[in-house]
Amino acid sequence: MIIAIDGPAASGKGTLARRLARHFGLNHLDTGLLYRAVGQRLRAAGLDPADEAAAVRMAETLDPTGLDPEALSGSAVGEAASVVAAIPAVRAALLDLQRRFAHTPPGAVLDGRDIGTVVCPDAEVKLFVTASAETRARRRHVDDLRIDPATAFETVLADIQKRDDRDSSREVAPLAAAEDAAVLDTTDLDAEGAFRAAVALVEEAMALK
Ligand SMILES: Nc1ncnc2c1ncn2[C@@H]1O[C@H](COP(=O)(O)OP(=O)(O)O)[C@@H](O)[C@H]1O
Ligand SMILES: Nc1ccn([C@@H]2O[C@H](COP(=O)(O)OP(=O)(O)O)[C@@H](O)[C@H]2O)c(=O)n1
Repeated sequence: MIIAIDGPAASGKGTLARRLARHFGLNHLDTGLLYRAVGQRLRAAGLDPADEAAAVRMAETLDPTGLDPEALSGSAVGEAASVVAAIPAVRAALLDLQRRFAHTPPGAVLDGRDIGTVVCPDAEVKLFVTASAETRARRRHVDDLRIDPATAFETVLADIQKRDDRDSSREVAPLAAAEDAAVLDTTDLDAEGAFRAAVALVEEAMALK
């Protein structure tokens, strides 16, 4: 079984994907980490994330094993990830490994922006997880305060809105719900409520197969 989870920044898709994978005994891939790793490699090399040739080189030579979510968290890396993610050749370089992961037994939960639309259009279950920008910024602010206690809420909200705009308006694989995705709005749900709602949606989708 393949479960595709897409949604905007800090909607809770990663938290949900991890729990669903555990619950259903599937592998899990946070595809945002791949783009974050490419962005981070460029930053570490002192290069501009918009440098297409360098970004493609980094994507083609990326070792996807053992990526450290902690080291790749933070809004600066998220911003660089969103810039490299708008480069079609970067997306193409990362496509095969995501598909191979998805189709490795016993199946997988993948979360990102284009899983239901591009990476796994044939996924048995597709969820589009969302929440209001203010709610998402509040959640991400809690995360960011652990990295930098001086982080202002307004900065986090502005970063999230900028990234949403770029991710939704790019020409290749823009952030969008697949036509056959179930939309799960977590604005008024805590992580436990979102998980329970998602399990119900997965079971409903599987019962119809
Ligand atoms: N339904 C929820 N309600 C409240 N907080 C949540 C919920 N889902 C996730 N979180 C918290 O919000 C933050 C962002 O969640 P995360 O799963 O990393 O989002 P995404 O993968 O969409 O960026 C994390 O601190 C997480 O613990
Ligand atoms: N499948 C994916 C996953 C991430 N991305 C890009 O990578 C960036 C970082 O993704 P992420 O999932 O780690 O971001 P958060 O939602 O955790 O903030 C996003 O803003 C997208 O630009 C993408 O384009 N396609």
